[in-house]
Amino acid sequence: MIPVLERLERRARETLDPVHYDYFAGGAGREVALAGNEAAFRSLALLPRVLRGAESRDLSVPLLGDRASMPVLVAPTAFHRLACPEGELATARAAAAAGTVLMTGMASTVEVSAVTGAARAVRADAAVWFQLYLQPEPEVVTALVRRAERAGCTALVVTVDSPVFGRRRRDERNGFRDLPPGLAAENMRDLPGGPPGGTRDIAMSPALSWDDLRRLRARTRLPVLLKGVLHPEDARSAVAEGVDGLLVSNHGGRQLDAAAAPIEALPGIVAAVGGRVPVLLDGGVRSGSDVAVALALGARAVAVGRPVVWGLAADGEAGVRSVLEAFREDFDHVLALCGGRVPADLAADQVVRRGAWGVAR
Ligand SMILES: Cc1cc2nc3c(=O)[nH]c(=O)nc-3n(C[C@H](O)[C@H](O)[C@H](O)COP(=O)(O)O)c2cc1C
Ligand SMILES: CC(C)CC(=O)C(=O)O
Repeated sequence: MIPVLERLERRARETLDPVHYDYFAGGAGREVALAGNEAAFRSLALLPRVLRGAESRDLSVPLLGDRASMPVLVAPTAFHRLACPEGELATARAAAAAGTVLMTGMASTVEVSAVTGAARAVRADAAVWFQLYLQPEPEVVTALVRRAERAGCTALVVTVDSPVFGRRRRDERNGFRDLPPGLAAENMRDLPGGPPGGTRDIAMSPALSWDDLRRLRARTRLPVLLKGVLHPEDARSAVAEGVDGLLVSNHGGRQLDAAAAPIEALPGIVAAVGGRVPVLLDGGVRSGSDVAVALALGARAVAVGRPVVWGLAADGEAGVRSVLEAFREDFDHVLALCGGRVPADLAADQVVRRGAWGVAR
């Protein structure tokens, strides 16, 4: 882990209400998937290339019509005002200042138009994507999509790894169920069927199918990224359905505790997709070399969840900036050490399993 991230996490742990710390930090079940996400990166190593004449690095990557200044994005995480009074406004400013994509969540404690407004006040072309869970009622989905479109979001991130809510033992033990008074999931306010002026609960439904995704896509011109895919067949189906990108993820180990680490699932997905749409990854990315391994194995970019929350809790907007700049600097350094000039220079033949005999292909 990058030392700055360790320091910020420590500070966040000291600052946050322990119940909220556990909510952010925790995973499902025995937290095998949570631990496995980072462990899987540690089991992989890089074969640097040499004498490549790779001066003047450029870390930027194209993504669904946007361009990120580096291949490290902000993953959608809920309830930022539990971490810092400004909440998602601070995160949005920091992501915009870093020139990277913010995936803002349906479970944001600041309404999405205020989030995009904060980002665009820093950078006029700041890219903000809206993450949503498909809701069983079509009119609720439409209202959420319109809200994201009106706010100027440039893509939708549809999370599909949550047919039911994961069992978070820390939250069960702590009795953490609701946001404290004064905080709410503001994007869920004033939705069809909800209490006037109040918020609806976010529903998770195992009944959702590709039909629901088709209905969503028929309702919007925004590109759609499917978040939470681990199986190559699902990746194939998603591409056949016309989705614009995939985010390989196990929800930071918060849903299925037996889920494979995203970095283990990535090669299968990349092979299934065959370059037809960009593949992104999140889960356990904690250093520039983790970023490099994911990119070498075919990811266009990665996203980070908890590190951003720790930055936010430790030092608000400045803390999130520190996190993103630490990733930029560390990835830039690793790319240089690997003989790369641009992210796409990293190739799959540069990744080996630690402890395994063999030679590079
Ligand atoms: C506190 C917390 C809240 C999250 N909330 C959401 C959410 O509302 N929607 C979603 O799609 N993913 C959510 N995630 C999952 C993240 O988008 C992402 O997949 C995960 O955090 C990546 O793993 P990392 O934390 O190891 O970087 C959440 C993760 C955390 C830690
Ligand atoms: C509000 C929740 C649905 C947020 C979430 O996805 C999570 O805590 O992992």
